[in-house]
Formats: sequence, C-alpha cells, structure tokens
Amino acid sequence: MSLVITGLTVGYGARRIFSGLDLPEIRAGRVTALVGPNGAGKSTVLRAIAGGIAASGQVFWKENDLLRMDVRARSRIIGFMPQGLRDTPGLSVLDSVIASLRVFAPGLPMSACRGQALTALSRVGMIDLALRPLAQVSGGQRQLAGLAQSLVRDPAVLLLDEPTSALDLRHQTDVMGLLKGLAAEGRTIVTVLHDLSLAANWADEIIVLADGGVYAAGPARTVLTPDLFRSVYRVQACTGQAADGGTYVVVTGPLEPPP
Ligand SMILES: Nc1ncnc2c1ncn2[C@@H]1O[C@H](COP(=O)(O)OP(=O)(O)OP(=O)(O)O)[C@@H](O)[C@H]1O
Repeated sequence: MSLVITGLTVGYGARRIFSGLDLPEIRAGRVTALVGPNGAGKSTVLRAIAGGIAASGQVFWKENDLLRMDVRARSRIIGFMPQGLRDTPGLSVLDSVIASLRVFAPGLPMSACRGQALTALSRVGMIDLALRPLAQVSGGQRQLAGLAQSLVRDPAVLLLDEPTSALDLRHQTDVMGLLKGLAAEGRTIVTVLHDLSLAANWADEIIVLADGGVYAAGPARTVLTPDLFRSVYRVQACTGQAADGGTYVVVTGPLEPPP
C-alpha cells in the first residue's frame, strides 16, 4: 500500500506553487519526513492531499484518487495536523478532540466519541490535561492536543505539519516514537520536519522539496549530504554519528558568499 502522488498542480489564486509535481511513492508502514527550506511548499503539499486547498493531478491511495473525493470521504482515510491549532474558545482539550471527531462522524454516540478522544489524548500523553481549557495550556501542550485531534479518527494516512516544533527534547522523542509505532501498525505517516537530526533518526525516508520540485529522496544517509546543505539550505553543515549510533547534523555557518 502506498500514497502515489503525480502531476500535482496547486497554488493560491493565480500563484502556482507546484506545476505537475511528482513525489516518490510514500509507503505504508513507514515514517516519511517532508523537509526543505521555508516556503518550499511542504504545507501546501499536505493541504492539497488533505483537501484544504484545491489541486489537480493524482493522489492515489488503494486505487482511489483522493483528489476526486470530497473532504468528508477523504477524512475517513486521512488525519491532518496543520501548523498551529484553530482557536476553539471555551472548549476543553477533551472537547476540542471530540469536536474534531464529530465534525466528520456526526452520528457517533457521545460515549463512543469520548472514549476515542480519551484514547487519542492518552496516546499523546495529554490525559491529565483533558479537562483543562485549551486556551490555558502551554504552546507544546497545545501542539500535543492538535496531534490528538488528528489521531482521533484512527486514520490510515496521517499528515503532520511540524508536529514537534514546540516540543522539548523528551516530548519530541515521545512523538517521533509514537509516529514510529503508528507506522509499525501499518499506517502511512508523512511529517513535515525542520529538525534534520530528528528526521535522520526517526524517518525511514526523507523527501526534500526545493525550487518547485523534489531535490532528493531516500534514507537519511543518502539524502543528508554536504551538497544538500549547501545547495538547498545555503549553509555549511555535515552529519556525524553519535556513540550510540544516532545521527546528528551540525551547522557550522552560512555558505560563504562567492568571491
Ligand atoms: N494562503 C496563502 N496564500 C498565498 N500564498 C501562500 C499561502 N500560503 C502559503 N503561500 C505561499 O506558498 C509558498 C509555499 O508555502 P508553504 O507554507 O507551503 O511552504 P512551507 O515549505 O510549508 O514553508 P515553512 O517551512 O515556512 O512552513 C510560499 O511561497 C508561501 O508564501
């Protein structure tokens, strides 16, 4: 099973961001990291797949073209965590997760909704804060609540836009471990990441978007090269191996301007 994206054309109004983008096959059971510089179009790709923005081309999942499904049908397959959480004034953390379940499953009994929402909150380690108003949790806790909202329908495909950007080291590790576990259960996980060390240690596959296309794709050891750091990120950087086998990325400075 895989997500096969070809000829994706998407933009905002008259502004094209991608014209006929082909991505490498995104396989179920793996964590795929979507990386690239600011403005490369990572969020736009996720929005296009999730149905938050009009797009043409093909996004095949099990012989169905997601782009030809309405958002409700897509939501049965896809969980999407955008960057930043919509404001839901007055709602508790738990209510906000229930709301994101009920919007696509209005007939589901409240007791079942509560049960599923509590399960999602416990998966992200937020059960203790379930009854706290969402407006009164920290930035990182809000991000975990957003993750629970995207998990609550138990989607086969999970699209996450920088799910760890507000998290401390332990919570980053817990979330990446959770994504690994969800992938091991057969789900397809696509996550935008800026932290290339996290991508190197947790993603099975990295896709680098730059200049309107795919610059490189594959496992970290083949993708995260000094050439990539120079050409795509405009920095001097390299990777190294920690004693425990982990990979780290060190940036030593901006790319020297040409003489
Ligand atoms: N709502 C919008 N209206 C118009 N242009 C937009 C809109 N959202 C994004 N863009 C533009 O689309 C391009 C791709 O943006 P996108 O947010 O997909 O990039 P990104 O790779 O996710 O960036 P970042 O790493 O900064 O989050 C950028 O040039 C951006 O300015």
